[in-house]
Amino acid sequence: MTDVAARVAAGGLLAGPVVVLLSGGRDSVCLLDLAVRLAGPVVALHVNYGLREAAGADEAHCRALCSRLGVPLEVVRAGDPEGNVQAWAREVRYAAAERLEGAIAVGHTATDQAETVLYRLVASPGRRALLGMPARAGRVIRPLLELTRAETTAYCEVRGLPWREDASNAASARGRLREVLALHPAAEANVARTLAQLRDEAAVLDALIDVDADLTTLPPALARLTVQRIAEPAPVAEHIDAILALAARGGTGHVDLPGGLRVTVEYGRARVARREGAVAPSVRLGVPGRVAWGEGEVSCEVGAFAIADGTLDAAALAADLEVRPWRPGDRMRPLGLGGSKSLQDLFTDRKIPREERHRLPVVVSDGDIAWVPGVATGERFRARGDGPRVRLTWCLDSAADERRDRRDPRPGGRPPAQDQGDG
Ligand SMILES: Nc1ncnc2c1ncn2[C@@H]1O[C@H](COP(=O)(O)OP(=O)(O)OP(=O)(O)O)[C@@H](O)[C@H]1O
Repeated sequence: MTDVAARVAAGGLLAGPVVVLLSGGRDSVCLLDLAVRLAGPVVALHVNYGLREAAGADEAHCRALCSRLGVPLEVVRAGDPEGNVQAWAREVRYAAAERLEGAIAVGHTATDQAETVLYRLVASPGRRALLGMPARAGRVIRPLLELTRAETTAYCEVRGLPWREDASNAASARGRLREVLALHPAAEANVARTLAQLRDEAAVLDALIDVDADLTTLPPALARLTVQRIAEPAPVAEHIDAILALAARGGTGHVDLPGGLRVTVEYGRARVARREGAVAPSVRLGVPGRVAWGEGEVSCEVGAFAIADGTLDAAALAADLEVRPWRPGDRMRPLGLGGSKSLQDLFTDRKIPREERHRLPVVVSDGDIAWVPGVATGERFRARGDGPRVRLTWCLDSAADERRDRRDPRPGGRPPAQDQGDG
């Protein structure tokens, strides 16, 4: 076994049935070959977004490769892009993969990880942004996260596996980030080591948080983390300094957050609540996932990893949404089905494995199920024409998931109890 294959095997992620998301690029080509060698059964999924001129050639490449490796390939043709094209593309491929059996493997490498962290460093404040992509988040696995792009390239060359180059990468932000990484020969390894340290430290710090503490008595680092915990899953990072300044001044005051939330500070203690008259729905978490919300078309993601999002009719939604785990007996009227159906049957139709079902957030509006990510949208909540919309994004938070898994090593984490989505 080559060194690369031995290292990936040692990671233990490539075992059992796997759906490989195959773009045709070197990383996912390398991943597919390793999956064939180490896991099984393997199926590949390629999404033809039809956006680049080379899309047809990419698809043909994936078809030829899969037939050479003896891997069944599913090709999905995407419709017209909506909103942020990257987020839309990601949603399309995960939604397609969710319908297939097995772990969903993507080809992110240590190089992608380093690029992601560098990008987040400049694009969004807060330490969560710097924790990087997790090796496992729900059904999604990243078996190549410890390999550099140089290593996946060498692997493909040695194994005689052709790949497709994405010419648009060089000119993109990604291309520029690559130039930054090229400044140091051990860039990816250094970022990976820093990430591992940050995650360990984050776990220690998280254990120190007391949401009832007087913020003015805490060291600044702990005060910031406390505010973050109190406001989660609201996007609070940009507002923490204002909240702490308010606490330091004493007395009472408030800071408004996007999504209709308000952080009130009273004698050093912060609380978060829905702003009176705010139109955006509030959400409470009931599963080990996160839902973020926005007003109108503004979408807002919280957590390390956006897994699915849905756009619903704001006029049909209650001002307060309950987000809870699935309960036996739950029924809904899914879009396009013309009748009511049990969630259990919908899970079976969508091939959602039993152990994953309790992880899915069920979004309930006035007693009616409005949305279950990756499963269904309620008929009456369908976003219409140009009416007001609410966009919900379900994100897994790597840090929270890892903590939870440490507390409860059972597959799938702890059962759906009164979890309020810790951070
Ligand atoms: N069109 C697609 N169809 C299926 N999966 C895809 C597609 N595009 C990307 N992916 C998956 O998402 C991962 C990350 O996407 P990204 O855009 O970083 O990859 P890429 O540069 O196009 O290709 P690669 O990572 O394979 O070299 C890929 O490794 C692959 O697993």
